[in-house]
Amino acid sequence: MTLPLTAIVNARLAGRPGLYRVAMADGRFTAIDAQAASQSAAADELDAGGNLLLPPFVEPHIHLDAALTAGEPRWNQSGTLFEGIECWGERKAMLSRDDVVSRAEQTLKLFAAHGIQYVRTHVDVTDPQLTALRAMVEVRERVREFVDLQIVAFPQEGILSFPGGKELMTEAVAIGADVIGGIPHFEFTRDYGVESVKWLMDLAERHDCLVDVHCDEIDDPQSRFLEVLAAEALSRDYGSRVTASHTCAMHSYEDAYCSRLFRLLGKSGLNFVALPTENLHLQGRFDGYPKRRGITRVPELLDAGLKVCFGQDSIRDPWYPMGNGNLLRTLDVGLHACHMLGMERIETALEIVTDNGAAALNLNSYGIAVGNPARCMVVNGATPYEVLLNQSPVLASIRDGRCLVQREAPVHEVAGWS
Ligand SMILES: O=c1cc[nH]c(=O)[nH]1
Repeated sequence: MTLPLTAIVNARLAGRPGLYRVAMADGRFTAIDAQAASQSAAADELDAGGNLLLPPFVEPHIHLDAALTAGEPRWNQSGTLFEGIECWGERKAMLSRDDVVSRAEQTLKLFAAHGIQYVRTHVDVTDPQLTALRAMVEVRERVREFVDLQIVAFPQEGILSFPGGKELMTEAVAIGADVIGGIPHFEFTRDYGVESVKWLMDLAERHDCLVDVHCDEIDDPQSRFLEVLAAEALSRDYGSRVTASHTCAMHSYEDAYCSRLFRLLGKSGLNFVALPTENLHLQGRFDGYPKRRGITRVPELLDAGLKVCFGQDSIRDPWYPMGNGNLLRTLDVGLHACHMLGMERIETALEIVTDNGAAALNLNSYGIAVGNPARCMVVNGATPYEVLLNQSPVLASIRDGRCLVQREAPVHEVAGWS
């Protein structure tokens, strides 16, 4: 562990002109002062070099129990969600505590190296032994110094459609899950799907838990569980604590239906997670040409005042064979796929992988402000546009005043080419 820093100098802050000195002590931010000019950094200070200082990246949706299992015991040949669930069902039978701990920690280390300090992982609880869930509760403690980890009790094969599904969800909460999940579009019938949403909301209320539902991860425009989740959240006044992940079917809804839906969404105040790389890969698989993108209506949701964040979903698992831990890659793909490369969108794009993720995770004390834990990162660029153009790994990641990661900006030189 490195010695504590007393300040970061020559930092740019989002939306503010000039350079700043951000002081810290005892793991918290203590002052944020505008600098008249560039300063040299003392031995216990970090020089941000005129780059942006941001709060840490937030990964709002990953399946750590399945990470790094792509191809085991077989590859997903069709590229569908459904074959992914079948392949995972075979791999799930081979899980052990050590296997889960080792792959989850390798993946979290990769995330930490990319400036991610907050992670929400879905963990499959449709396993009578709850092997992955028990292991992940251990991982949450083991990595605490580097990453805050939230665990979702995720019923991959359904709550009503899997034998003992309700009991397993309830046991997962008793063992230590923080968040209640669901998968209504995968339940056997529409009625089961609706009942599962009501049941999981009851469970969350009973245990004072957050909610994050895999909702309508399918191209079927008849998959309308989002309206059920939003209505339940609204009637219980629970919206800011509820997240709808995926909502791919919204890509395929009629505009007339969407216009009615958005009225409810606005009232409910739900949070949204879009998974651009995974949605592009898994959706549109039953289409000829043109093929749908399957990503929810991100700009429209943002314009309606709702919080939308992006997540990676998978790192090399049965659903998606790629992934490198860098949320800037996910953001880049999402901005392209959602027609969000207008300059106004670019200027606020980094909020999608920072502040909006923090809203979905219901984080307190997140952000660069006096009194908050001194958690932040230096990214490569003076503006959001430059950061997106550079696409480089973070230059530094600071947690509670200590540097977790520090690297040089990549240089682009060709020998002999002046
Ligand atoms: O995208 C994903 C990944 C894992 N499980 C799901 O249900 N969906």
